Amino acid sequence: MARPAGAGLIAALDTQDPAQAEAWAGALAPHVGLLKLGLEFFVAQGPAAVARLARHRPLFLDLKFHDIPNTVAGAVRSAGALRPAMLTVHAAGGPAMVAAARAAAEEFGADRPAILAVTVLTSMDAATLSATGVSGGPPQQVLRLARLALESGADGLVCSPREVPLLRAAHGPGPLLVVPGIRPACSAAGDQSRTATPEEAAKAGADWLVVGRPITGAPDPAAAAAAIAASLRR
Ligand SMILES: O=C(O)c1cc(=O)[nH]c(=O)n1[C@@H]1O[C@H](COP(=O)(O)O)[C@@H](O)[C@H]1O
Repeated sequence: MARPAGAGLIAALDTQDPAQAEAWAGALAPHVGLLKLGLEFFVAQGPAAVARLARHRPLFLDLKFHDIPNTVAGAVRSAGALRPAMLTVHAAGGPAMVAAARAAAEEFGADRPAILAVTVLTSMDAATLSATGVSGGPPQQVLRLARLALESGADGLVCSPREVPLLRAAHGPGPLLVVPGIRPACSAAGDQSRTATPEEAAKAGADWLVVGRPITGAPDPAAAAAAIAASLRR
């Protein structure tokens, strides 16, 4: 999928309800580059419902695979059949797992899905990360996982806006950086810890901003998406 000029917007359609997802997709399509569907929708509605939403915009299918390499390769083959533009795996699954995901994606040819490696979830702060046994804070762990993932064939990374400058300094403009944890001023953080505004994330060098509740929870989701998209063009 072509890189946006500046930062592009991805709307996360986190719902179990196909009618709600369809309504959001129709209303948001003019304002976003991709639509993201994750586990909530996929588990409730399955592949056919996901495929139907691709009529509106290209899809980012965010299922965050994390398993043994052979299983992840099979899952990428299954998910790739829906022809999403992007798929996620957890970088913490290790080099062989990321490489297996990339090899399976290659089977779809030139317009294969991009494999994005999730580094440290944006909901985690230093204390939460340390509780999982990882020493050093999120920046060090994001850099460690980013190197592992990119050396193993990931096309890009999912990271918080806070790590974008570090990743650009370490890896240059090449890797696709897809960035959730976006909160326009006055939006509730909710369960997100490592956040920034859309303008800050774009200025830091993010390629795509993933925004869910600040759009879908707004009284007028299309207007909220349009406002964020306009702020990225300024
Ligand atoms: O892989 C993701 O997209 C992801 C990774 C991450 O570290 N943090 C994160 O929030 N996400 C996803 O990005 C979206 C953020 O949604 P909001 O917090 O509602 O804006 C959700 O669909 C999450 O599943």
